[in-house]
Amino acid sequence: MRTDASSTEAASLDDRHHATDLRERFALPDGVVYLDGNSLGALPRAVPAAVRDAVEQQWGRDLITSWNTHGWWDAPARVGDALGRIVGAAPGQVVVGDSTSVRLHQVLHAAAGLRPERTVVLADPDTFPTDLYVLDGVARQLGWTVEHVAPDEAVDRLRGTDDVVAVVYSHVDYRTGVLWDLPAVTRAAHDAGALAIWDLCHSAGAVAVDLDAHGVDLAVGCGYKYLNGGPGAPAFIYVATEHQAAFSNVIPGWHGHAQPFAMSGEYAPADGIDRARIGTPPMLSLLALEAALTAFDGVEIQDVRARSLSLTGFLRRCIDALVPGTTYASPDDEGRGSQVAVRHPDAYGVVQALIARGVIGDFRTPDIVRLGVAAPYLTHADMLAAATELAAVLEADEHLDPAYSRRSAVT
Ligand SMILES: Cc1ncc(COP(=O)(O)O)c(C=O)c1O
Ligand SMILES: Nc1c(O)cccc1C(=O)C[C@H](N)C(=O)O
Repeated sequence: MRTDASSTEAASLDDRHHATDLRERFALPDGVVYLDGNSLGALPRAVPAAVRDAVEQQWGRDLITSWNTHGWWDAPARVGDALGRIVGAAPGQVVVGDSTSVRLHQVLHAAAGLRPERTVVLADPDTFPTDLYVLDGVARQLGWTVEHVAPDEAVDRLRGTDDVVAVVYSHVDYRTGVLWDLPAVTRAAHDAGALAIWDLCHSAGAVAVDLDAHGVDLAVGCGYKYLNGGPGAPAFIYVATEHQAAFSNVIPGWHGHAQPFAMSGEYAPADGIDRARIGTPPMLSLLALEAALTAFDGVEIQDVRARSLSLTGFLRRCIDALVPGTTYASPDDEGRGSQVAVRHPDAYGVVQALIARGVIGDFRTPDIVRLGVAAPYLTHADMLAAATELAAVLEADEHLDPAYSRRSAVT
């Protein structure tokens, strides 16, 4: 691939995908190709003004009355409905607040209540560690057995069983970027009388999840990756309507009470998704997330996904042409989420050298250069630029700089 030829291709692909180019809705620094939106999404332009208003007018001027006058009390469910549109959930099934880890704890305990006679849970041993930690903790509390089964082996494992409470899988693998077959695994779980629980951290805002259409039972996800809610953005929980009446909240706080201001000493769960609420939500972050979600206004997630596939496919073609012999952890077909994961023995040094050149990705142990592609704010030209810088790093051995031999604490 000659670079001028690929710039022509980049321009023509950017033209073709013009309708989903939402870059103007984001504030990104000049001279940076940001490929870490699968860890912390970029800043949507709508957020600073919304946060300023929340701080100066709502908090500063209207004080406590804002719980009513600015809809603070209803915000978790209101923002949940907005987020639900992006993950294919009809209104009234998603509520926002707390962290993914806390939300996982809730859905696992709720699953125990929905399948009380069963004791086995299937989980992916390679999933993001917090999911394993939470699951192991809950399993210890409930006397469950956690069986490590890769998502692509779950359908076989489930066949003919009657002891599985639930499968607990991440929709997209955080390291390899593999997009697991949510519809097939969900179906197999149901055929075995089990529940399907999905962690959508790496798919919400990036791929079409279609929770309702596939009959997913329970799901969780974070607000700070492809949803761009900002550092520490609140997470979300999805409880399918059919399970809400029997959903038991393991952390029954007063915001999930049927009559919170009755101040009763006895807990009575609210109807509907509100019963998944716990305590006071982080209102500034919640309002930041609400503003961030407007970056998806007027676009369908299927179109974002089409753009993402085009971008990641082109990035891979550029890397193949400029760095022949590259090996990948991510699939080269539609079985990938929204990232390209390159394997390299000095992956940490490669990532640091790329950052020094303005291409921000991240390293994931043991050997992954993780290039996250948040489609709304990236272009095919960015993909070519990233591949070009990768080739330059490797050609000049910049990744072997001794400064990169000590790994930093974060990312
Ligand atoms: C799949 C997955 N689950 C959970 C988390 C994080 O959970 P929490 O938001 O509680 O830190 C992450 C990333 O940090 C993740 O990638
Ligand atoms: N949540 C994070 C954090 O609190 C600090 C640093 C990174 C993160 C991440 O989101 C990491 C991310 N889940 C990953 O897939 O690696």
